[in-house]
Amino acid sequence: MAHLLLLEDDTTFSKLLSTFLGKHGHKVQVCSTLKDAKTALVNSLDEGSPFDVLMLDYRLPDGNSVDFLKQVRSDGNRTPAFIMTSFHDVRTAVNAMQNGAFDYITKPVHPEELLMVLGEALQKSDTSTSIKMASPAKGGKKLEKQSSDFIEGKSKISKQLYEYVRLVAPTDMSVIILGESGTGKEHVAKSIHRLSKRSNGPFVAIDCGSLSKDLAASELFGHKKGAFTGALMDKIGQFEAADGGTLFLDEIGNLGYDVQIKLLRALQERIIVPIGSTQHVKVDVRLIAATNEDLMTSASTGDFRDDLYHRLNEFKIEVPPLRKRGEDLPIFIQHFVDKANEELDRNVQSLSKEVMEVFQKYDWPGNLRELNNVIKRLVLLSKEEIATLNALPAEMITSMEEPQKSTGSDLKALQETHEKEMIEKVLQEVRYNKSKAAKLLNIDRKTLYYKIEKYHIE
Ligand SMILES: Nc1ncnc2c1ncn2[C@@H]1O[C@H](COP(=O)(O)OP(=O)(O)OP(=O)(O)O)[C@@H](O)[C@H]1O
Repeated sequence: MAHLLLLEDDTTFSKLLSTFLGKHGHKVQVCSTLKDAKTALVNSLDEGSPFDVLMLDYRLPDGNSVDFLKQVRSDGNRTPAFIMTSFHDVRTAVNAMQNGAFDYITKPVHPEELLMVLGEALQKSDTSTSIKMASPAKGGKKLEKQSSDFIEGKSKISKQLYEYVRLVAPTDMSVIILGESGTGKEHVAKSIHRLSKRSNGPFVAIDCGSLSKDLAASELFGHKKGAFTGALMDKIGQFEAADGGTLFLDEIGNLGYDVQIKLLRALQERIIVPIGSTQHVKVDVRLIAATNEDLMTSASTGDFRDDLYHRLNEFKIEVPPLRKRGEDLPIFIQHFVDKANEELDRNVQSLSKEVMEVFQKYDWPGNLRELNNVIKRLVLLSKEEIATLNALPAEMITSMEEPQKSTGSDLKALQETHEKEMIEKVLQEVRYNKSKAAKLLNIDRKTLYYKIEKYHIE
């Protein structure tokens, strides 16, 4: 049984979800505002019964859950969290991944999909750090031979990407990996490690987006017992854990200024000093950093140290967004379908022509992660061998349609403009409680979600 926090302001929906999850043996606490959720988090810790997973609706009456999650993470809480969002907000949900969300699912939430994502979240005991001993590299072999979970793609841009990976891997250079969320930056970092001389050593990945400002230094460099309140015993930092291997710092732009100074010193002198200690510890670590923001701009505005940026930027690799990987798309689709078939015990052999058309037209703001998620859902909902449009989120299909433009004499467009204004007005009145809005507008919730998406209502 897991202890779950469900943050959802739509009471009908939250009741439905908590009953469903309760039937699956979970204990669910429902909160409808960020304020209540903050209190629930504190109480759960005080009572010694912390939550195992946070399930967060994106829009709440008193704010959005991405800002909430940012705060939770900076308070040092690393409970796995996922965001539930309308398809309309997918881009925002994708950004939530940089603030410590483990995943997102699009509404309307399908029960089986929810259980699947929940199961994955429960397996994540710690979302911020993972230490993996990589298998030894074999010179010249294709990367996917060493890790069947990953493929390289055949487009020109992908070939160039992996050419750079092979080029820099055997050196000991620091690498900065740039790319939008979900493009596969961590995978590229692992590939560099696997093909390096350090491949028998550890690969330690840290998500700097989910480290609290206060604890980031201790997480990286370790601490001595009593160094600060809560430091009950000596702790080894991730730099030491990665000794002899590779340290991957994801979302490095999130590190505070004082930690950046310590990091620079560690890179230059290959020495770290745990918090509260006077002892210098020698470390032999290769650093790979990833970011999806323009660190050079952050460096020029002073948010990111210029000297650290240049120290890290010995080699730069840009991972292309999925929409620019052209002929790779069908290859990735096939790969994710095979993976989902295996994981979910399904037998989807192909996607219908219409589904392929939608996939080709869509711009995939969440990149490979989004493609993987959409395909998992598609496979989960397809009982037949050919997956059809029915198994795609309706909003994904409607998002392809251009919004109607009002021309003044076009009656339909005028009606739609009026309808959009009315929906916006009612949503504001009920502080974005969609159940209440749907009731007042005399439509069902599904239709409301559809119209919010159609009219691009923020
Ligand atoms: N080459 C690949 N082949 C197959 N799957 C991939 C590949 N690259 C990435 N993925 C999948 O895409 C998802 C996102 O990958 P990854 O976490 O590496 O992206 P990221 O750019 O580091 O994301 P973020 O910016 O959110 O940290 C993962 O589910 C991963 O398994």
